[in-house]
Amino acid sequence: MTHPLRLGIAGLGTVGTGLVKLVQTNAALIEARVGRPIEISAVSARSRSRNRGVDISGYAWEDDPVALARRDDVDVVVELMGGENGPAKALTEAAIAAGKDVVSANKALLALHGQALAEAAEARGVALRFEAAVAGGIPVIKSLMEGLAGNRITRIKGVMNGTCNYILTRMEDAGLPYDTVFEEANQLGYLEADPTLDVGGIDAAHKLALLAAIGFGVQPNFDAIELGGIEKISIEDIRAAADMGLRIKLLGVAQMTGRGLEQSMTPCLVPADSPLGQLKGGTNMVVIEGDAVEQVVLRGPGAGEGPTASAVMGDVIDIARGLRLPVFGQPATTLAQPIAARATASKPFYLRMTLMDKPGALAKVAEALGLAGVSINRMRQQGHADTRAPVLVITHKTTRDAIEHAVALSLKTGVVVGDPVALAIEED
Ligand SMILES: NC(=O)c1ccc[n+]([C@@H]2O[C@H](COP(=O)([O-])OP(=O)(O)OC[C@H]3O[C@@H](n4cnc5c(N)ncnc54)[C@H](O)[C@@H]3O)[C@@H](O)[C@H]2O)c1
Ligand SMILES: N[C@@H](CCO)C(=O)O
Ligand code: NA
Repeated sequence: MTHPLRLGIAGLGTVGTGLVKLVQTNAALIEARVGRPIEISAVSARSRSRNRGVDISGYAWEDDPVALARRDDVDVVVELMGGENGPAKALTEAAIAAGKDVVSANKALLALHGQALAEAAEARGVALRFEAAVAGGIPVIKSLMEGLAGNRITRIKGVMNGTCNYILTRMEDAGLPYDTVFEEANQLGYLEADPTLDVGGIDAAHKLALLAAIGFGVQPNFDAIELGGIEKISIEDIRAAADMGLRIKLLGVAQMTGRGLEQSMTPCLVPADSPLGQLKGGTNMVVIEGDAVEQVVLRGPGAGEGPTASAVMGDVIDIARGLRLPVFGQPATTLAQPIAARATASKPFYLRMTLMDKPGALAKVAEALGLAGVSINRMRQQGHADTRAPVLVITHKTTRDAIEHAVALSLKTGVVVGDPVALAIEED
């Protein structure tokens, strides 16, 4: 019999348990496809005795996950613990140093330490694969790195956090305020242990940093991403967007501009009838544009036991088949430094402000926008019963820098109440 590929799995939570199930359930068909068996030698997690609904009694147990890297009966270390530092980083580094291939689902670790880890893995000649880390079950990394490798990528955009998409679509469908739906998502167990990772856009920005590295040949750099969360989105914003045939999405965009590659993960308005606008619930979507292929739209589950295990297994199978690729698609030492976050791409913006209802208030805000060089396309003051007047502005194409300047000048007029909301409109 051909020698098996032996896995050491660190982390037996949602993804780890899913992987164990997949290895057990599809063993025969995977062996038929790969030409050799894929087996689990050893596992590690916080609790050995927890009932996970899978039999792990046939695998060696390690209390210390880093010990998996030292085991002679482990060929591939699969890191499914999570966390940007701590044992996940120690294990990944130890596995690379020990000459073992690594498969990871850990977007935080890779977005923050991916460059150093990639250089170490390539110097040591081992694989470091992470399909599960970006858009879960969607084979987006494989698409970019292999199927689309002949293209000059011009833009990548997408919805990469299912929890935010669930919250935004549920607010619209049920007409519920943000706080109520946030609590629902919490009850349903959708939120990360630190919910800011989801609603602050951080988790999605980690994913975008990884895709941008592969698509545009830059070092993964979370700090180069202009970041905004969905916490300030109100049901009024969602209704106003719907009135204009638009929907609000936490949208990642990485695109070439005159200044270089600009990366943003912010709530944006997209046409309601576009593929991104139609995306409901916890599903993810990534739209990739290249000079030859034009546009590819990938849609699927971004999280969950089965979908994430599917992605991990795809990486393991590539390793079993002997496929060797640079971690980010080209040698890590040749990746360029990304430019600092500062969005200069020109787009129309949606601006919502609440003004004190007194003579001249609207004129003062209009003047502030003018002073910042922001041209108004449409402006609407909504009907209101009290002394505060909600005002919606749609601008002609401008930059986020100009919009932020306009908001700062508007705040100085003394007629604006509360925090304005400014969202880019991604028209195409
Ligand atoms: N859950 C998903 O749908 C999903 C999707 C994509 C990526 N991911 C990523 O996959 C990884 C795992 O996610 P999960 O949802 O399975 O997490 P989880 O919390 O369900 O499971 C984590 C597992 O790791 C173990 N673990 C954590 N810290 C440990 C430590 N210090 N020492 C030993 N064991 C430790 C825990 O005991 C547990 O078995 C994370 O990086 C996550 O971001 C998850
Ligand atoms: N919290 C993430 C999990 C998958 O990475 C999400 O909601 O998409
Ligand atoms: Na994926």
